[in-house]
Amino acid sequence: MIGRLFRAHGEFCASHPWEVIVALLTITACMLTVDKNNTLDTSSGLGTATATATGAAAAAAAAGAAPGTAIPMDMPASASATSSRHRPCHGWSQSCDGLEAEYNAADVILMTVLRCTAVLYCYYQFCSLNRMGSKYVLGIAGLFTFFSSFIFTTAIIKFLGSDISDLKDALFFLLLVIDLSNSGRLAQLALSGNNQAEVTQNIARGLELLGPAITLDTIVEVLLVGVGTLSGVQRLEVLCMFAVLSVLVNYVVFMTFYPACLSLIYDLSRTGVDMSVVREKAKGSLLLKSLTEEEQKANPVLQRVKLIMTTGLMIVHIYSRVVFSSSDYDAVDKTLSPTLNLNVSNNRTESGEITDIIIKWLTMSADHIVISIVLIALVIKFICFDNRDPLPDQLRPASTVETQTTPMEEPKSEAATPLPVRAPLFTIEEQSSANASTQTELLPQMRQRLASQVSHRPVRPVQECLDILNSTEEGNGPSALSDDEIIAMVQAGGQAAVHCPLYKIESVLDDLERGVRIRRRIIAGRAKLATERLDMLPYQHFDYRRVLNACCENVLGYVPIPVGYAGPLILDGESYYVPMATTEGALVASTNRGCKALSVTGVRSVVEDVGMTRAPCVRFPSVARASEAKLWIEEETNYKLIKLEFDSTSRFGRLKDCHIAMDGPQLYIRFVALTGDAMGMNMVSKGAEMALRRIKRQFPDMQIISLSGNFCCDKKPAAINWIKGRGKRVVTECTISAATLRSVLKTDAKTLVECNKLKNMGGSAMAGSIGGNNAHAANMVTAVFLATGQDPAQNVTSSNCSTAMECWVENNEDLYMTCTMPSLEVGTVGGGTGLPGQSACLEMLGVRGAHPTHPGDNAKKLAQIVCATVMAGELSLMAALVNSDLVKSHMRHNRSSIAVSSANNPLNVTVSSCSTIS
Ligand SMILES: CC(C)(COP(=O)([O-])OP(=O)([O-])OC[C@H]1O[C@@H](n2cnc3c(N)ncnc32)[C@H](O)[C@@H]1OP(=O)([O-])[O-])[C@@H](O)C(=O)NCCC(=O)NCCSC(=O)C[C@@](C)(O)CC(=O)[O-]
Ligand SMILES: NC(=O)C1=CN([C@@H]2O[C@H](COP(=O)(O)OP(=O)(O)OC[C@H]3O[C@@H](n4cnc5c(N)ncnc54)[C@H](OP(=O)(O)O)[C@@H]3O)[C@@H](O)[C@H]2O)C=CC1
Repeated sequence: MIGRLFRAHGEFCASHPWEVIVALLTITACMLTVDKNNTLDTSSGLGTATATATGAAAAAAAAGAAPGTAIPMDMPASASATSSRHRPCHGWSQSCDGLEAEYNAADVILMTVLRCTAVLYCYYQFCSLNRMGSKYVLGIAGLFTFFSSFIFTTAIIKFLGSDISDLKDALFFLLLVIDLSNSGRLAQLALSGNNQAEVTQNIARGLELLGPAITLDTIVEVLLVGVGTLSGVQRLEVLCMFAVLSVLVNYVVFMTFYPACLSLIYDLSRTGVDMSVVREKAKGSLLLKSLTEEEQKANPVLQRVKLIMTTGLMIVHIYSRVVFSSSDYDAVDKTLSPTLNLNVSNNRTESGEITDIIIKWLTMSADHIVISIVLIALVIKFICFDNRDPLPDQLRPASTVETQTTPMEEPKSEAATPLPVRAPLFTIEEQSSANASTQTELLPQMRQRLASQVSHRPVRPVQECLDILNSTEEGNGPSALSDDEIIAMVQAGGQAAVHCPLYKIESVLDDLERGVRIRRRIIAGRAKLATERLDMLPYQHFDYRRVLNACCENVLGYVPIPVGYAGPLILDGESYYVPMATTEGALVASTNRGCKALSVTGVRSVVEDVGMTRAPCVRFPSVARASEAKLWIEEETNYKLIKLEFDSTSRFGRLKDCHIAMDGPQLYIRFVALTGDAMGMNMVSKGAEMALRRIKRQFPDMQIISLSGNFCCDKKPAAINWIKGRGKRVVTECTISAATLRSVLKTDAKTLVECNKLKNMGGSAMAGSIGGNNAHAANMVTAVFLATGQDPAQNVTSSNCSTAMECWVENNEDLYMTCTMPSLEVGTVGGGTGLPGQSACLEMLGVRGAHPTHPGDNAKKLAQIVCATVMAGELSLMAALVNSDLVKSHMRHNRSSIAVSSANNPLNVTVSSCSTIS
């Protein structure tokens, strides 16, 4: 409830920053300009000086007023103010007369110690915060808090009529009460917002978390320090009054002016400074972590103690100030009135006052010298010795810094960071949250440490290792064995190899990455390769759970392939950015150019789910028996029986057709099935197996030669797929204007049509190609297949494509183009589609996983995208060919001076450059 109030307040301050700032500044200006003389005169005149005096007590309470110089409340303020013996006496060099001399030496020493303590404390806070957060944030927090508190304290002191020497005392108290860690937290929280709304919410959240605790702290501090004002010792009372004043000013500034200013920083940074680096730093800082944790609640025991203290102190104050007000009136008055009376406007002229002020500030007394020395020493220490992390480092992008720190070093440096002395709210929680945040990283680290411990042990006998491996007792198991011991078991053969075969090592160890690491060592050894030779094959940071029993066996690592994009590709009114994994430079560039040309009018497409096929080869004792079986299967009721069996194997696989070819006594039964969003080879194979069982029940003399009889036909060039289709059949069409042909492709329709006829039709016919009357469909098919986790070997059938070009009948200048691909074998579930990178690429196209309502629609959409991408690549390459750009572009994009070293030229042959050829 209280938190919500603070949140609302914080939200108000952050969303109305200018109003809050202007209001506070107006009040400050009023305080600075108010005529104290009149106020006091009026007050005294009215005989209500008590109220004014009480309020004024804070200021300077006769910083120089001698003890015991009680001034009656009804005494005119000016009267006392003019008394020279009440002038404050600072510094050892100054002579003090009258009563001041009695306490002068002690006073000076006390004040010097106090000031030095304040400076040292302030320095310590800076250093602690500096280690925990960004210097930038620290700067903002520190400067704003000090500066604003200073301004407001000055205003109040001026308002209360104190003189400038009192301000010096008040300022040092200010240093002692300011807690920079809270300001730092709020600044970091505010700066971690990415937009104004987030900044406002963050500030509100910050005040919700910090507000109640800070308020309670402030009340306790005020009441506690306020007790000093009842001490009867005049100097102590005055100092305590300063402290109370400082605490209150600091609180008001923190709750109003500071959040308002923070919320403005984002606004201002949009037009000026780039805050992204600061934001990143703020997000990652330790201070922020301590604040954003939901469970960060103040210690309830501490809270209760504070509440009890507050109540107790309240009673003390009421008791002292109200109950005994009449009897002790003088004592209280003693504390409050001299301050006011001493310092309210006197008879001095304005110019005299200014001169006086300047002289006071410039006078270098002994205590000034001490404090100046301390200050200079600390500044030098901070700049030269503490500040090893220079500002450019601070502003360097977070990622750069991160790469320089090893994961093992990071927690060490965090752990080594001493917590600030005055961090009352989050100290315990900070540590626990830091622990919690590293929990996830701890497991691999612990494993590593454990592994490094066991790795230093000499290798134990194989039998002992086997026992440890198979033992279920705590402390045993694979993690108790070193890598060398595992390798020894694998190499030992016999019983050990049965328990720990190399190809199952990940499962045996129950640590996939460790399994891969050990396998690499063993294979490097067996292949007589230095282990470093495998270093370039990455294996770490890969989710092998998605590989195991799904994508690959005997894993040694993974081969990264660059992924580019082509697009936007406008297809059936929608825009796509197509991911392409390839190592052929110029391919993506070419496809991208094609997309640009096609997307002016956009590509239209039609798709048909032909179905995935599996065609077992079965043999009968005679041709007659084979023929009988063929007729039986083709008969409708029998087909339904077979379909029933087939369909029972999957929720999505549905037998669609059965196409039978006879060759002697052999039958090739081509089962065609719809397979939803899966490419479907496993599904259709599973169904075909079940269907064969049903046929065999009818024809027990049938011999199953092979589940795959190559009539399917999978992963081999075959006319059947070209003719009857396999997977998805897609046809795309597009009309490209003459202007686009000219500007994007630097050619015209007639040239392209001519080339397409002679190359893609005539040339392919001459080559005896089936399904190959295209320029390079396999290029785009394979690149998209690799990026989206398709079976790469199915590029053989999937690349069947007929590219056709005509001059557009209506004007004979535009180009009408189609691509027909009858056998695109694609899926969005199963196989490699579930691997992280591949599924991200499918996500880019909006077709990841199973379609939520219409199983199969995602796979069909992917097929359409593949065909349209092929069309883009076809168009661009054809244009490059007619322009004789092919070699030129490949020399530019496809032959790196790093990959192909010119230094290695044993034949010393000079070759013609691209430009010389053309
Ligand atoms: C899978 C096997 C090898 C099992 O074969 P299995 O005989 O049951 O296995 P085993 O446990 O008896 O082990 C025999 C050996 O296989 C190896 N082996 C066994 N398991 C593993 C493993 N996990 N990782 C690595 N190696 C393994 C290993 O070398 C082992 O020897 P050991 O080391 O134990 O003395 C066998 O059933 C097989 O070869 N199946 C064929 C799978 C295949 O070739 N798939 C290709 C895809 S199909 C396709 O895409 C094209 C298609 C089919 O459509 C084309 C067409 O139309 O024909
Ligand atoms: N076996 C072979 O002869 C060959 C295998 N392959 C390999 O086969 C793999 C692909 O086989 P494939 O059958 O496509 O995939 P899977 O073997 O992964 O089968 C697809 C799985 O996804 C489930 N599923 C969930 N939602 C859907 C949905 N909306 N549509 C379709 N299925 C869904 C299916 O359920 P349910 O269990 O109900 O069917 C099935 O279990 C590839 O790795 C490929 O390389 C390649 C060539 C030949």
